[in-house]
Amino acid sequence: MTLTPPDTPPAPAAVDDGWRPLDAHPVGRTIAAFATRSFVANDPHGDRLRIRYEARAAAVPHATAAQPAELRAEVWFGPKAEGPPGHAHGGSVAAVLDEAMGLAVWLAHRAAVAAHIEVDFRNPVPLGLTGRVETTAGPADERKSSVSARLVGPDGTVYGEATGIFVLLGERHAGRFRGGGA
Ligand SMILES: CCCCCCCCCCCC(=O)SCCNC(=O)CCNC(=O)[C@H](O)C(C)(C)COP(=O)(O)OP(=O)(O)OC[C@H]1O[C@@H](n2cnc3c(N)ncnc32)[C@H](O)[C@@H]1OP(=O)(O)O
Repeated sequence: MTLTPPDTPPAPAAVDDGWRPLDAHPVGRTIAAFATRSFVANDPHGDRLRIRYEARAAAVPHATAAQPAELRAEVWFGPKAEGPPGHAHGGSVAAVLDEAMGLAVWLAHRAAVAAHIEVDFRNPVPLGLTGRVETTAGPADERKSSVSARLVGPDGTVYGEATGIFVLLGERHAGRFRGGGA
């Protein structure tokens, strides 16, 4: 017995859009190692924020890294991310967007830190939301890159939008952003 009528067209093959877990990318693997300490990503099973990053080869011609990639993420805002009753704290939304922008610059160019960010909170984020974070790294000069990110719900609602200037780390920063903690 078959459950498929003979005139049913075959299901379309799944489209591989190139997105892979962050640690499947050579640079992403290095970055993912920071996840155990990152303010945003350090508790993947916790009640505050859970985030899963993905990368794919970049289409952008301005990328300067050896294997430039784009970054996106899926993020869950848990009960301990609360700000206004029943909704996520703005700092949690800003932190998610900040980290995603930093990682986007890192993958498109090289390691960088935020010098300036702006965040627009477009809609309150209900606790329990699983949204996606989209990022777009801009072109870099020798010292910095522009970048943007947004948080979008499953129904297309835009919850937050951010832009940033990230300073690319170089020799002049040697030692400033290494180690610490632990
Ligand atoms: C999986 C989990 C992973 C986990 C891994 C997570 C990694 C991602 C982390 C997320 C991102 C962060 O939150 S990072 C943490 C927050 N950020 C920080 O702590 C940075 C603190 N600030 C600093 O240390 C410094 O101010 C720097 C490094 C940002 C810049 O100092 P500098 O290196 O001396 O650079 P400077 O000459 O001043 O500026 C370089 C160029 O940038 C421009 N510039 C500098 N500051 C600004 C500014 N506020 N707004 C606009 N533009 C600016 C300058 O005009 C100049 O442009 P031109 O003249 O060349 O045109």
